Amino acid sequence: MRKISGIAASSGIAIAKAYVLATPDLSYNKLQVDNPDSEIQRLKEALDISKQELEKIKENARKSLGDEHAEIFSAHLLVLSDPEMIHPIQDKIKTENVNAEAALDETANMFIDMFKAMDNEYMRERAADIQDVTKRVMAHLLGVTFPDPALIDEEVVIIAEDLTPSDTAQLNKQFVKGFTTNIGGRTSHSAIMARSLEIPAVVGTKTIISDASEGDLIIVDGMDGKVIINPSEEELATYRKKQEDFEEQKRIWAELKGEPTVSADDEHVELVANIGTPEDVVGVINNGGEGVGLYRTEFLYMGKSELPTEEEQFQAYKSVLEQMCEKPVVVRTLDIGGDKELSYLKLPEEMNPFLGFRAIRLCLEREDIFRTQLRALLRASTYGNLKIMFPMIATLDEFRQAKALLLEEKANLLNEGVDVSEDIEVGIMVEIPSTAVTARQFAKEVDFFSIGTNDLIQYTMAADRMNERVSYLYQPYHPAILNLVNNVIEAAHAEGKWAGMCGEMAGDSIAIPILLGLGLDEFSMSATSILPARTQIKDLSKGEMASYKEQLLSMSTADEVEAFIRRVTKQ
Ligand SMILES: C=C(OP(=O)(O)O)C(=O)O
Ligand SMILES: [Mg+2]
Repeated sequence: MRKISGIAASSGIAIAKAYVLATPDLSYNKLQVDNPDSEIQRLKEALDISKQELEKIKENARKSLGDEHAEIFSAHLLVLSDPEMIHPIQDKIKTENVNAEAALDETANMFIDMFKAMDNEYMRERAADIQDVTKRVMAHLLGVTFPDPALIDEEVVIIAEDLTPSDTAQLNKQFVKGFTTNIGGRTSHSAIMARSLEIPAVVGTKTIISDASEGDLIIVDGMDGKVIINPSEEELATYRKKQEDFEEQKRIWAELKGEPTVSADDEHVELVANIGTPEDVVGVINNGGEGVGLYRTEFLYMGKSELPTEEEQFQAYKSVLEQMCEKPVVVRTLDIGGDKELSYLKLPEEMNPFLGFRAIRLCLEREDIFRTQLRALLRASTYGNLKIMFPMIATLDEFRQAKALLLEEKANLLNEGVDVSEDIEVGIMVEIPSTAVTARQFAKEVDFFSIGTNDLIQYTMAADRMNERVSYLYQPYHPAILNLVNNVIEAAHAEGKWAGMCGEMAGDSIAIPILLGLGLDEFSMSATSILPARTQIKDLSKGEMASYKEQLLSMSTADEVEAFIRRVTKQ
């Protein structure tokens, strides 16, 4: 038995066998062979099995993510059946008497280099397809396992260095009981996805990849951030009990499902949810969410081979609005960049991607992408209570430009005879310190603020939200953060606007009493945090918390703030 610690990323207890998700070692030796025919046969077998796997993955992706997402696998299948690709490999084996691995690798590389050099986006994408599929064929030639999260069909806990958002999007909740990674923090996207999938997760363990092996029995404790490898009988029994207790706790929370969120002194706040896809709305409703405070639209753009069309986006937005039946839905426009890449956009590599060309910066330059999204949103606006917000706003000028494009597209649609709602609120994410500091100036022009603490903390403390080595600096309760948050809320209220928070801090049990006292109007969090937060707020007095405001804002350290809150709220 071995116990390691990491960062608790998504609540619950998972107990299942380890499934290691890592790219295997695909190195090989180039060999001269006496019997090229048997090499050609080996190649054929590796190609056949790869095709069968891809067919299965494609079918799974179609069922869980829709036709568009499945298309990427059709492109991969085409590569494996393309004689222009396969014949040169066979010829190489015959004429040069080399093994299948060398013939595959050298031929594939020749095509990849050729396509990459072309000044044509379509051909560059084909290079990426070839790269992807040859890895799979190579793994079969070498007899090593090539992990496929989409093919998992038994209960497992996934072990990985990190999970990309598209890896996470492929996970089937029925079989993936939990996951644990070497890197990442509570606000890395894999952690956020885990919470929206309601899968227990522990991230940032630093060593799980080397500590655990395929098939080990793993316990993931997503509450305390612990991972146990091959537990003793006693430990297993303890965790089975903890698992049952958690289920019981969930039943108690569920009693407040249909209730509004009201504090002990009768003050109402809104508890809404963060979502990534229209499918997540079910979780929002099941967890008693009073709306959607952040719809991260990036997922519409990821795991595909091209940009989503206006119609495709319109259908997604409409579906969310309709399912939420007139409850507020805040949709954030595309926030790509940083750790969220789009393979088909081919953006140049940057030294500091989190400080680089991303989100609204990219949208204001690539107006074609932005206008398509704005049109889709405006068209969907008549199906519910839509609010639009722009991410990563650093200057008022960016907000004005983005809003001007929105108004232009609205006018275009009205000219085309398309109905558009007349009362769409337009707000911004406050996740850059400059914006938090100058919130007063913004408040005159925006309809609302939503504080994105995941980024606001990393930019204020200069501590990468994904880097566990500097996670000690990632301090939500730091007085610097509290003062910025307070500044934003006061600025909003001074202009009669509302202020929400959609960073992970909004669902944190130490932060909730502070934010309640600062007067935050809307708390947007993972759907699974809503009922525990409603239960907590029911016992808190907003007036009492507000009376601590000045004291909290003038404290010197995050620890001091935390100790104070623990004491006054008996946590
Ligand atoms: C909600 C936020 O956005 P994201 O986590 O998608 O960067 C944030 O930065 O707090
Ligand atoms: Mg952000």
